[in-house]
Amino acid sequence: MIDFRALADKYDTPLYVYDFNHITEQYQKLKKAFSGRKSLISYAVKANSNLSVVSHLAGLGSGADCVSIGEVKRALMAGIPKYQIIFSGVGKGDDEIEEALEDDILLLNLESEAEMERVEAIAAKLGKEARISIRVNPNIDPKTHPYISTGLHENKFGVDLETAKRMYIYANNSKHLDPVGIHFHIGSQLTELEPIREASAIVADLVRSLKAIKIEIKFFDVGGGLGIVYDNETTIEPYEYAQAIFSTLYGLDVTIICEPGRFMVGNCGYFLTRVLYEKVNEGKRFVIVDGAMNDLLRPSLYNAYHKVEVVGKAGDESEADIVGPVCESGDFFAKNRLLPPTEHNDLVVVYSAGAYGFVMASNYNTRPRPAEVAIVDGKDRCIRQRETFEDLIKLETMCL
Ligand SMILES: Cc1ncc(COP(=O)(O)O)c(C=O)c1O
Ligand SMILES: N[C@@H](CCCC[NH3+])C(=O)O
Repeated sequence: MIDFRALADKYDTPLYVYDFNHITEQYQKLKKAFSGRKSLISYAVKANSNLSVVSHLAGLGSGADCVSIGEVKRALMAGIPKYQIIFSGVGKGDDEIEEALEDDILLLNLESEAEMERVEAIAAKLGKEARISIRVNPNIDPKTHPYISTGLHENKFGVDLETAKRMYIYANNSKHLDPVGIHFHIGSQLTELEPIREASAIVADLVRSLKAIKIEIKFFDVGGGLGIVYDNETTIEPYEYAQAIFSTLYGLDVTIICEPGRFMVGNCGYFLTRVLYEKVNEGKRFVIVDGAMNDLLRPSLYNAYHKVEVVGKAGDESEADIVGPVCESGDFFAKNRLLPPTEHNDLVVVYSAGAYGFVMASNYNTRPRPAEVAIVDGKDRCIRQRETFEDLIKLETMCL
């Protein structure tokens, strides 16, 4: 049991808290599910890129899936071996490609023919052969929130099957490209297995057709996307997930790469915020807290549900919205929830805040971003200090 009150007293609020032992359990559950085949779990750094989080996963043997050279640098700094790092994303800049090639990471995951031309030219300039994978867009509906769906042709990600095949043939004939991997990622917060199985089957067929023309794919990257429980959803069991993928891979000797972000850290994180005031507007009850959408954006951006709890409070519950001090009507953590009466300084815990929480925080309204704390074997450690007003303005100059 985490003593949220003690942490709020010690570090103040708003605050992010991560249970590192829970992260270990998540990693081991997934790794075990893939046992029996060669596999690499490459944690999607974007979900929570705190150096301590990434280094904790590095210690467990995890690789990293990165979407910017900044994330690649974080992964390296946190101790992830270079041959376990993948760099994905639709818009890598020349500088980023060059640095990734110099770092000699495992794979650059390409998302267009135009990008492949740039990678080839930059590899030629450096006198290198770039190890690449190609992200295939299998046109499968992942049945998740449209903002986090990525595997349909209407989404900007990856290339269609025909284009992918053309790219593999081109890359295979290039001195500066080594097409060793294939990749798909159909969306995030996936709770149904069938779309993943279908996508995997389509991509595995492509791998078999490449094998027939002597293009050998060694890395079969199934992306991330495993959903977690925010409310009471039924989600995917790691074992069944792995079995569904295995069932599509007959005749193939590949290393499976899996890039979970949310699954690894989502339920391991908590956002703590304190009640400032309560008010009622014509019967509508609001609990105003010191955290806001700039700290945790998911409810505002996706209308995402996060479980909330007022610590140690009971009493006659009534419906209320929990809202922050930012001047936007969309600044809320919960709507129409049954809550006990609250008072100034009561502590509210927002659950499942470990993924896409702090990383999506901003300084909107000149609000310093919260501190982050890790709990390891029952002991707390600050892993990022709370920002100060001085931190926020330090890159600005007054020109008059
Ligand atoms: C290419 C890629 N890999 C992995 C992930 C991680 O996704 P999730 O946090 O849903 O596991 C994402 C984000 O959706 C992604 O775009
Ligand atoms: N930021 C999203 C997920 C994006 C996945 C990244 N490709 C969320 O909070 O759910």
